[in-house]
Amino acid sequence: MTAPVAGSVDAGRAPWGARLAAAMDAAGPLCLGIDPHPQLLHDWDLPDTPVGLERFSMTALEAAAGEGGSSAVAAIKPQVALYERHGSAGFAVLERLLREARDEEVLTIADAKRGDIGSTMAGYAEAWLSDDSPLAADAVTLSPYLGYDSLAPALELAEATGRGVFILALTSNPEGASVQHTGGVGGSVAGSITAAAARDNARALGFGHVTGTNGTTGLNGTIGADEGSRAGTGGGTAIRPALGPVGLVVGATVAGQAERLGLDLAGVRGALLAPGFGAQGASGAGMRSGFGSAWPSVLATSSRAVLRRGPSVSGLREGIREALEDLGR
Ligand SMILES: O=C(O)c1cc(=O)[nH]c(=O)n1[C@@H]1O[C@H](COP(=O)(O)O)[C@@H](O)[C@H]1O
Repeated sequence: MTAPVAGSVDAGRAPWGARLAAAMDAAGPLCLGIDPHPQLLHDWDLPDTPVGLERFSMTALEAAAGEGGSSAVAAIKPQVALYERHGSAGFAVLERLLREARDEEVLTIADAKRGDIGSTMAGYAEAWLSDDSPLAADAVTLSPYLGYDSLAPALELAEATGRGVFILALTSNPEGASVQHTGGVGGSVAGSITAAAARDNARALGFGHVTGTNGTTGLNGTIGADEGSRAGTGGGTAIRPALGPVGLVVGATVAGQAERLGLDLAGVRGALLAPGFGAQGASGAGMRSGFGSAWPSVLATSSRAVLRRGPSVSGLREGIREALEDLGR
């Protein structure tokens, strides 16, 4: 008998963590960021208009969707800001991109970085995570600046619909340290966010959970071979734990600082979205050493470094192949 998937949902879709893990096993630990910067549109000989935006987006999706029915990447991450700057026509292009990615069975992470008081948060949750929304994605990035618990409407809807969230914990930009490395439970805001995500994933996955007095986390379940999957992506013999619906954003450029701040990233049992790979200077080797035992849960994301290889689909696919090689795939 097949055991039910922990945290299974009633939306006819497997939980996000299981879907993402399967995609990472199949394609490797890479997400293609779709960031239609004006400069990139220009470099691709496209106008900085909704027409150019659409051409850019569909070309990037074609590269990501791969050939022969198997995706070239585990997910795509459209940068919402760069659609929003085109107003309603830009949002229409984003809707088409999300819809066509779903048809191509490419997972989508809307990089919207939303966060607000709970009652307003419910609106953002509906926009990005409900089955009926034209902007529905498989996951969305969230900002916890109004307090982790204010994000509850999004976390609840994500879990109920087999979707996920990625909450900013340690961001890739140098300015992030002034907020994230100080204060909070266990000495840093990033530590508070990490502990809260571990708590929520343990509950969603059906594991017991204990929180130490200094805000560090531990799980009173043991990691068994049937609970996660072996990561065949340069993670050596490391086992990827089952992934819950709450992922964290941990910049590839700052992953090494997690240990110094006392963050138990492996104990989060959620995917770790790692921007900063490529254009911001992080390499596969640097990420593997920075993330340490959490490496099997890392989804590296690269936008400009791959997109600069366009406008041809073959050029983009070559960029994807090189990025995966750097990640040990
Ligand atoms: O949430 C994100 O994706 C994100 C968080 C972070 O800490 N740093 C970061 O660069 N990002 C996003 O990741 C993408 C990085 O793009 P490239 O530097 O071109 O690969 C951009 O869309 C950023 O907004």
